Amino acid sequence: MTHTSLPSGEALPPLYLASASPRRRELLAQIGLSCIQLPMDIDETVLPDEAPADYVLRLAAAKARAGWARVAAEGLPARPLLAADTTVTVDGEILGKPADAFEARAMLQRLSGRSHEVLTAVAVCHGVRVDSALSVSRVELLPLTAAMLDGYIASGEPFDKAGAYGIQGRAASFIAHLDGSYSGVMGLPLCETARLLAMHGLDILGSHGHEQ
Ligand SMILES: Cc1cn([C@H]2C[C@H](O)[C@@H](COP(=O)(O)OP(=O)(O)OP(=O)(O)O)O2)c(=O)[nH]c1=O
Repeated sequence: MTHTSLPSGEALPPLYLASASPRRRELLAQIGLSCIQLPMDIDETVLPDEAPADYVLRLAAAKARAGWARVAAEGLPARPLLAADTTVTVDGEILGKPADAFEARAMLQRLSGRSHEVLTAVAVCHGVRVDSALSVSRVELLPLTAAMLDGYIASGEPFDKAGAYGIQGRAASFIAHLDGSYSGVMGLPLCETARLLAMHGLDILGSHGHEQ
């Protein structure tokens, strides 16, 4: 396998990100990676009795495979492709993105004053091979008053986010505790992502897995 690493600080060539998410693009930029976004519209229906971890792993792999099919169909240059899926789970139930303010309020009331888990699966595809990793974080929210719920929903932040909140925005003011990966909660766990990319020959720091 050819390893690509430019420890001198030069930019690595962009990889493909099978996602419409601006957060995922920003997180990649945080570790020095640029990307070409290829949004994938896949069926996100939960299968009967599907466990949350199986669900996010299945969706991340499906987005990666669909993305790779597009790379191949359009004859784009072969480079690693990344995809991810994030969900919030509480009492074994999966909370996706709220459809409206009513649903956002119900989700936030459900999460208020207790802890829940945020699961993000990331998948890397480079040809036929798809490798995945799972990040699980525990997040505890303060008890949310009616005024806090009103203010947060009015901000518009809940709407495109699993569980109806974003750790990177105003919700930070009511997140009491995080045990896990901040980037994973935000939508792309960077440590796992770097490890998967290294397995596909893209060494971000030019030293991944080696003593320096
Ligand atoms: C819990 C949480 C979720 N989110 C976001 C991350 C994901 O973008 C979104 C969950 O939806 P996803 O279906 O994982 O992703 P997406 O539809 O936004 O993008 P794509 O499928 O094109 O990759 O929730 C935050 O931004 N902050 C948070 O704290």
